[in-house]
Amino acid sequence: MLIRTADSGSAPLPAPPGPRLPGPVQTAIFTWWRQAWAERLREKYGDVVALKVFPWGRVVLINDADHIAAMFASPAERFHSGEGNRILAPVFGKHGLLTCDGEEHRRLRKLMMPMFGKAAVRGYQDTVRELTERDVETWPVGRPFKSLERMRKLSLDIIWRVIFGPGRDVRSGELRGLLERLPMTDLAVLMGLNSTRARRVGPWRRASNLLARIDTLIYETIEERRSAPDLGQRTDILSRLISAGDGTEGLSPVQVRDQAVTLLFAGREPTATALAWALHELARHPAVAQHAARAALAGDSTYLEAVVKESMRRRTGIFESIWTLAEDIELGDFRVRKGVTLMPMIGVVHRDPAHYRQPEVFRPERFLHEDIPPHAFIPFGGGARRCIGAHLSVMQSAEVLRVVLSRRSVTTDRPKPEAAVCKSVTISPAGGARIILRPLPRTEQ
Ligand code: HEM
Repeated sequence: MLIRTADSGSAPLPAPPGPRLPGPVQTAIFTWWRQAWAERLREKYGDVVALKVFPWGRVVLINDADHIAAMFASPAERFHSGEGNRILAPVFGKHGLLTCDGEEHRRLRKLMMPMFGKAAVRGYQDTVRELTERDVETWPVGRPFKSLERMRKLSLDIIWRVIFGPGRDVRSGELRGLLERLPMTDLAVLMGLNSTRARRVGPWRRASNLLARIDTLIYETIEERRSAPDLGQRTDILSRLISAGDGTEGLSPVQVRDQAVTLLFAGREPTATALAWALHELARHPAVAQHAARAALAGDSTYLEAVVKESMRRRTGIFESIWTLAEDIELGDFRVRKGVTLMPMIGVVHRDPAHYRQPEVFRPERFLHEDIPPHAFIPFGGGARRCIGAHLSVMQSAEVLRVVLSRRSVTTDRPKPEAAVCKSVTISPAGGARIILRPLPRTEQ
């Protein structure tokens, strides 16, 4: 067994090995060069590596698919992911799916899973198509632009519609503007928001005031929606959250607010990043781009989904899960103490030659014709905390690619791949995934 509760009777196992650099140096390298460093650490220390990283303190990276699969299969009480993600609590709230643990998490997940199942997500496909068709018409043609910016806007349009439903009023206009202004990719601001003293000065004060106004607007929206005559028929997530119940009582306004904000941010940035990386890769692999364009024109989503998967594998946007240990455990040959934060390194597994032939090559066909073990492809994490938006983001990504590629061909003026940079939660293309779109030749339309 790779993971078990530590046995106090037997001789204690050693702690995992790791670099002896001072904590602040480790924090800086981990923050800015996570991907390259994680792979170097694996070469030097193996599959289980101990670090010291602010704000978590003692951290253990897990670099191989088998240890991670054992972790995902463990009972939910053993790891507290909500505690690991607590840095996000000032914005997401303490009762959001990402930031809570235990019984509250179990109940929320049970209530929310049906809202994000395959069938429910299919109901949003037309919305995704319509919003994308409208947006693509506004994108530049024949000159380079940063596709990440466009994808961030489009992904916000989509997730906004999924959560709040159709219809715009003055309040939702203001709310959206304020949410856009929150510095979600600025780690220093996010971390400072946890301190009441920091919240009185500079950027933390500004963010804090923004949050207060955002909360007022969201609570007003919840209150108004609660008394809407068509509440029971509405398919947007906010209405479903307000009506949700499991025979006892429904969700409190605070719980509804925390889910709405969590889903908005957890849904927007990773999907936008995944789509930008997909366009980045297509622009630099003309043969794959042509194959994908043919699939788009034929309405074949299988190949487009393979493109999405391969790009999530090779350019993993969320590089690690963050789970805090709730008890002492034995992990393989090591003992790890309660309170340590375990990080399954998703991005390292996605490049492991033990599971992927030529992992550095971008080849969507591997997801069609090769036998990839499920536990080696984990862009959405796993176990009790697997991403609730996985179906939505795969459908959205394939649909957006279908709309774009059936209208435009994708290329670039800078064939050299862009570096991957850490932007707080996601790893994004440093140049914003610069591409050039051209009209499709008449013969292909
Ligand atoms: C390409 C897009 C996405 C990627 C790569 C991604 C990745 C992830 C990962 C790695 C986790 C952590 C799992 C763990 O702790 O082991 C996660 C959790 C989560 N994601 Fe996503 N995600 C994406 C899109 C979305 C979307 C569209 C939504 C919402 C509609 C969403 C909502 C969430 C939530 C609420 C959680 C917390 C689940 C829980 O703790 O129970 N994600 N996601």
